[in-house]
Amino acid sequence: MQMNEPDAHFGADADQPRRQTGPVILDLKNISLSFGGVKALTDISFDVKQHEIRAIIGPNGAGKSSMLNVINGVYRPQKGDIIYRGEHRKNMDCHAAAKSGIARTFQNIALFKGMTVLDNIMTGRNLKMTSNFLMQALYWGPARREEIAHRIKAEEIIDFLEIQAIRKTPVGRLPYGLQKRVELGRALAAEPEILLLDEPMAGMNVEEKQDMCRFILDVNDQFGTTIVLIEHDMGVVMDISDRVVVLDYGKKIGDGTPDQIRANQDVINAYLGKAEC
Ligand SMILES: Nc1ncnc2c1ncn2[C@@H]1O[C@H](COP(=O)(O)OP(=O)(O)OP(=O)(O)O)[C@@H](O)[C@H]1O
Repeated sequence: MQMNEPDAHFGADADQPRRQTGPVILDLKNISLSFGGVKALTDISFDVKQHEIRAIIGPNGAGKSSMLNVINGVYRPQKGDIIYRGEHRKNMDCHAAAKSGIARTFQNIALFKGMTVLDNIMTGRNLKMTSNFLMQALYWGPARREEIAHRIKAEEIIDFLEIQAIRKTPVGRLPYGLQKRVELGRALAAEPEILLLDEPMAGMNVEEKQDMCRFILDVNDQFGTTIVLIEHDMGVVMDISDRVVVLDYGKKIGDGTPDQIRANQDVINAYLGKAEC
């Protein structure tokens, strides 16, 4: 990873103050996670404030994805505490995390490739559905009304992400940048309070990155969604984040505003001589 930033500008206005954030919504305290002998995370603490855009950066293998997996309950840390909305949630599983408003996108796109854009986004509504399987199968009364309400919500997200023209297209036929946008749409369909984005810009050209940045900023601004994002592109990270936490070999080596991170000698030292992370 290079600490110098590319010329492209990713949407936040450098002269304006960054967004107004609220109280701490997610507090990670002394998190340690090992896989056998591999220490993925060692004694990591940081918090996330309501309405914040919080970035996690670090070289390959630093523990970034493991950290997201801890937050959304896929991995249970051996040590540490997770406090979400004031409640201790160390044993929260991924279903409970999703139910309580934590949604996630993945480093490698995880969509149903044979299904349309609309149907993929509808799968993001699953946790919101209250009618049971039999009612849905019979498309009976309340189930029908509920399905219509969910479709309206899915269509709103499609409009928001400007993907109306491809709403009936199978996802597998779309270019990579649009698939990433659909994956964002599916996560938004759950109406999350915290959105975890794992490398949302990976593999995109500059134009696609600018579009994705604009959507991330709009999600944060219009829906008030708190965003935790892993991203390798330093231009993007420094442009849109309120605060950045830096991991290296599973340890935290920096935490602060983009300006503080740029000036952090440990961070600079960790990245010196590394062209890519
Ligand atoms: N399920 C797993 N089983 C065993 N080891 C794992 C597992 N998940 C992660 N690790 C190990 O934990 C460490 C941190 O991996 P992680 O994927 O969290 O890093 P990362 O910073 O997200 O890397 P990248 O930028 O390459 O995605 C690595 O050494 C990795 O090999």
